[in-house]
Amino acid sequence: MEPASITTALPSIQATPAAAAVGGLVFSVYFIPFFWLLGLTRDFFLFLIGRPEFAEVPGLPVLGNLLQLTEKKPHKTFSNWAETYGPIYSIKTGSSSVVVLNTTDAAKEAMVTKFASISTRKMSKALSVLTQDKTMVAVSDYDDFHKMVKRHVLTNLLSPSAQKRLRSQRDMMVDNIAAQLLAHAKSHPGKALNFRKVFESELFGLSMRQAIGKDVQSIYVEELGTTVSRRGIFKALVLDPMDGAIEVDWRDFFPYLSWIPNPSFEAKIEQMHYQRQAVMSALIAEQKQRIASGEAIDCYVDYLLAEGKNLTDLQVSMLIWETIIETSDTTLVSTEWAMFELAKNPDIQERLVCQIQAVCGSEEVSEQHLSKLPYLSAIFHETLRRHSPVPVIPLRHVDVDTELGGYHVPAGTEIAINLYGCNMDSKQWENPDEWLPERFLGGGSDPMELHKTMAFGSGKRACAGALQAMLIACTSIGRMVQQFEWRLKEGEVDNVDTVALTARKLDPLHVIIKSRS
Ligand code: HEM
Repeated sequence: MEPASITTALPSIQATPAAAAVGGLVFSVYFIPFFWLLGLTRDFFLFLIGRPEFAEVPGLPVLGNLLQLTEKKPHKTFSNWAETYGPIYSIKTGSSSVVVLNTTDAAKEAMVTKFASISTRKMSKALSVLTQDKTMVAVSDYDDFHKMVKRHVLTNLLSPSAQKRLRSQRDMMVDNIAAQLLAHAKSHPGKALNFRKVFESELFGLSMRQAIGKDVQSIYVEELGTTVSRRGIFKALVLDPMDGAIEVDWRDFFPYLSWIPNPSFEAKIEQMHYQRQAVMSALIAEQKQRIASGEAIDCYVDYLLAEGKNLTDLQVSMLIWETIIETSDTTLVSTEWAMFELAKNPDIQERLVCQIQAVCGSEEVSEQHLSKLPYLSAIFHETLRRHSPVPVIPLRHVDVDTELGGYHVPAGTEIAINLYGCNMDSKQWENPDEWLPERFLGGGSDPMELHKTMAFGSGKRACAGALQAMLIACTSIGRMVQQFEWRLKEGEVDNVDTVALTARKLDPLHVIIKSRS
């Protein structure tokens, strides 16, 4: 039978159940052998050219593997599957096929060598709203907009020369943290301190000073008809969008059902976006007034309003907000895990103190000492490896048929790069579960080299803020250990669960600190 006649016959065959049964039979008789043969021929062809097929993780019809991924920690499930199905396998999330990469080689191939075929992203419904259709450096497609806005953020904030220019702001942050810790150690000796409360607040202050020139304590937001406190600003700009980014809308997995409304989900995400936008507009309006009054500050909003003349108000707002959320989250995640590990491992803490004493003497640890403190650098990198702050890179989309790890990957597939899996791969790292900074010592590698693990990604889209993250985390860790003895609060040692898009500690770190002086 000619294919054309079957397609034209199908609508009438499917009109009644009986006809559907007949249609099913016709389908089975003619098509199953056809597809079977096609599949066999394809397998045979792939076999002939030596291309293996992906292992597929078994799942349910229609849903695929969705029910196995309900916990919001897919990186651990991905790594468990890698033990059974190998480092590269495919899963089904509803109607999408996702190829999961769990080794550094495969991840690098996707991010570097094959970048041109895997450079875009399909956004979930929540991310489309929260990123305003990719109006951010980090999630924009690799196009002219991306190149322009990346140039802006590097020039004003993240390049080595910009970081040099902004150093006094980071120094101020570290001084503030040390002063608060000292006040706590003096006034509450032996009493547990909520480390996150101090560090998170200071980091957010730094992000605001860099972005809009001021650590705003409260602001009247006309669109909300109320004054929003500093904590409220932090919630609207950082905490809520972080939660929103991992909100799951079942329609993401079944695009053919996207015409069905999901009002509670839509209202929740739209509300988050509305509040963030309202707060950002108020913050930017205040800075525009300052600029109009002739007062200039060295910060991103002044730069963008002057240099980004072709950007819309929404784009300026999104780009400034992006730097606030990026500065405020992942650096906290990695510093908090580093302090957890140091407080848990007194011998490693002592070894770091000895190196700091030898290098800094009576001076306070600061950025100019970092290149002479390889053990501090090793602690930073081992923390990034063991507690990958971004465990899975947001899914990339395969735009044209490509090959990864020797496997054929058809266009339309999505790629999940499990950075956690790469950093915990036992073929690459001995005893990967153990936190052992020593593994990053020796070998003559540059202590300032940022890409010793896959934590910052790789290739053209590797983290643009890696230098800033390293400078803040390493100087803070060095200074905090130089001035205080750290130990975990009782019961804290097992508090290792994580939550959210980044690998935030589920419970804030609680420590007992004692001044060394
Ligand atoms: C320990 C801290 C951090 C970690 C582990 C981290 C991790 C990452 C990773 C894995 C990517 C790549 C995503 C991809 O391939 O799609 C990325 C991209 C990016 N990060 Fe970070 N990041 C950190 C801190 C920061 C900071 C402090 C900033 C800036 C304020 C920042 C700004 C960016 C930007 C702008 C991109 C997008 C680069 C591009 O697409 O060209 N990051 N980050």
